[in-house]
Amino acid sequence: MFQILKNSCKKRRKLQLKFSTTASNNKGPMVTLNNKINKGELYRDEIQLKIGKSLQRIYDETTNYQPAEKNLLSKFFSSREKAPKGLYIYGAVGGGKTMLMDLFYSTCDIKKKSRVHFHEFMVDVHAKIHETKKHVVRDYSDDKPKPFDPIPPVANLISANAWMICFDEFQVTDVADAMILKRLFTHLFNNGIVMIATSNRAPDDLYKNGLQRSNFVPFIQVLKDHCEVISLDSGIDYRLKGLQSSKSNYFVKSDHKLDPVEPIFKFLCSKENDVVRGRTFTIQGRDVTFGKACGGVLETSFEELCDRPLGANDYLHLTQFFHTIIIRDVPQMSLKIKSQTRRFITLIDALYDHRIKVIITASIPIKELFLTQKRDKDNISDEDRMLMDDLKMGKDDTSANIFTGDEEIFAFDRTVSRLTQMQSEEYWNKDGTR
Ligand SMILES: Nc1ncnc2c1ncn2[C@@H]1O[C@H](COP(=O)(O)OP(=O)(O)OP(=O)(O)O)[C@@H](O)[C@H]1O
Repeated sequence: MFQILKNSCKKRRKLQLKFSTTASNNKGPMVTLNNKINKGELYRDEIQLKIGKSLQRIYDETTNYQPAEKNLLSKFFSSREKAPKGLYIYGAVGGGKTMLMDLFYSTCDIKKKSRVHFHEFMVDVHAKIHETKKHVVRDYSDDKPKPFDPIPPVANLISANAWMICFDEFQVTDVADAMILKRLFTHLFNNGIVMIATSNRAPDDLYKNGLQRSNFVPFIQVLKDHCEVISLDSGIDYRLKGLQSSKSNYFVKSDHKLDPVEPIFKFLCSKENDVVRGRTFTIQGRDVTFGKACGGVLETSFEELCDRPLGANDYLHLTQFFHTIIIRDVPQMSLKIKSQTRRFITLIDALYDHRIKVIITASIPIKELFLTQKRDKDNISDEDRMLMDDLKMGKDDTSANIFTGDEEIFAFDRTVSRLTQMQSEEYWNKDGTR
């Protein structure tokens, strides 16, 4: 464990000294993919090669593509160039969806491109909507305020920044997101963006059983109209296949052994230019406090992270300040503690996506972290019952996913797969955000 920590610290220092970015002179994702296979960096996978061809098509079709400028003249005179179809890759965990999308992203020579985790993107969309509404000058000419739709200006802001947008982990679990996606993406596509996305869900399964799903369903067609849809399901989880056997940063606690984490925390702190202290972050006007940190190292617990009303935005905030996070006392999770479980999944997604190093103490091994038992109608928590009352739902409405926990059960596999990879030496030695 200490050797891995030392290597990782050395690597980080080296990277801090290296400011230059590497220029790419590839001729597209297929060349890069084949090179990596020939060099033995990647296993040959026929389904991945098929997706490589679709990515190559997008690469070729976007080489001379420019979305029409959004100005008054173009509104009247431009014959808008049709945007190339994007790509929506879906499939089981660890199949290589993100790897392929990132390979495309690093190969394509487009200035206005962005690659973002879908969670983060939606957090930003809601912030932009909030901001846009604040600055709107209401028209009271008829004595009544005219309705204001913040979606078009927000879409314009996004597409002005990037027209090639790569989304990792496209998933819809939030009713507030579900209700705006169709209008938002219709505007984005009208503005000429090209989208590539990875997801664990087929488009038809997005927001499955979600509240007010009928309002969401039209978005699926918009997605299909603008993206080729391909399944990547080779049945291989490359995270598990490529793993070395260094299962050393996930500790199952036992009462009679010494605390394994304290010496690791001390070692990590010795590399930081700071003292051990509490930290308070102000996130969207709220103070979020953590008891013990030192420079880029946070020592915290499941309770501190998941037993409080924190969300994706808070976890993303942490990734900006800490390169290593120690999470103590992770219990076995189940739908009985659904809110905490959901937060833990969101937390691990954020930490994985930003390559944050994670050390965990838990009461059970990784594979047993989640108890997958479908909740039955007669076993609804007080919290859900109150929500049902607020939403005026009857007992028979419990098929909606917030009550059966379908989304969580599905996400358990991803979290277990990610946590397993997060122990590997390869993960520890790579630095920075993805
Ligand atoms: N053909 C391959 N050969 C070797 N390693 C691979 C191959 N494809 C993917 N990997 C590696 O497997 C790991 C998981 O891949 P990736 O993150 O792209 O999977 P994913 O399908 O996006 O998973 P998830 O749905 O959990 O996000 C990565 O470390 C990636 O580099």
